[in-house]
Amino acid sequence: MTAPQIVVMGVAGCGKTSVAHAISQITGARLGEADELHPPSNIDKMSRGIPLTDDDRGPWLEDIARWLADGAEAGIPGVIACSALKRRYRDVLRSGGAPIFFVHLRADRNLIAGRMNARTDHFMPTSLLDSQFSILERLRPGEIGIELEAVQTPADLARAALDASGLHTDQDRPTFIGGPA
Ligand SMILES: Nc1ncnc2c1ncn2[C@@H]1O[C@H](COP(=O)(O)OP(=O)(O)O)[C@@H](O)[C@H]1O
Ligand SMILES: O=C(O)[C@H](O)[C@@H](O)[C@H](O)[C@H](O)COP(=O)(O)O
Repeated sequence: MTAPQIVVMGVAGCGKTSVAHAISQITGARLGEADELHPPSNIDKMSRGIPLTDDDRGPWLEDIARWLADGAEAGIPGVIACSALKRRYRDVLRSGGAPIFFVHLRADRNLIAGRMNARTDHFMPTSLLDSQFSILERLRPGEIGIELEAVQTPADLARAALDASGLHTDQDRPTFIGGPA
């Protein structure tokens, strides 16, 4: 059985981790955090306020594609928070063969900067937000997913994402049923 996978995407601070966590809470899906798959060199670079390059992101994206494909093949539904800012990055994530539904959380730059400034326990400086927005490519026709304005609570956004995905949860069995897989 191929299990569906959700990638919650968007610029730093848009709420990916919070919404992915809420989706996992509702569905029981395996929760992933792409930041934890970055090599230390990438974390070090971002911590120093230097944007990552495509080359920096290459092996990291391959690792995330593997995480998604392994879950899909093992029949384990998953949800992972991953910036996935460019179309070609999302192509790498899809290349592993996992059926992926993308949830793009969009919000005004000032709103996100405010949230990032209030966050004290994170390596990502707010100064990198402009570079994140400058390379961001929205989902294009043919890409399976949805854009959501990231202004509701994470729980409401999670429910909206699940409604849009066609993935449902069985209240008695907290796992995805149905969906595009
Ligand atoms: N929908 C939301 N409404 C209000 N605050 C939020 C929302 N989503 C996230 N936050 C807060 O904004 C900050 C960034 O959220 P986070 O989930 O870490 O984003 P990301 O994973 O995209 O960097 C956190 O302090 C979080 O508590
Ligand atoms: O591709 C990138 O430039 C990074 O993955 C970046 O987009 C990511 O957002 C950071 O790792 C910060 O982590 P948060 O997204 O959790 O703020």
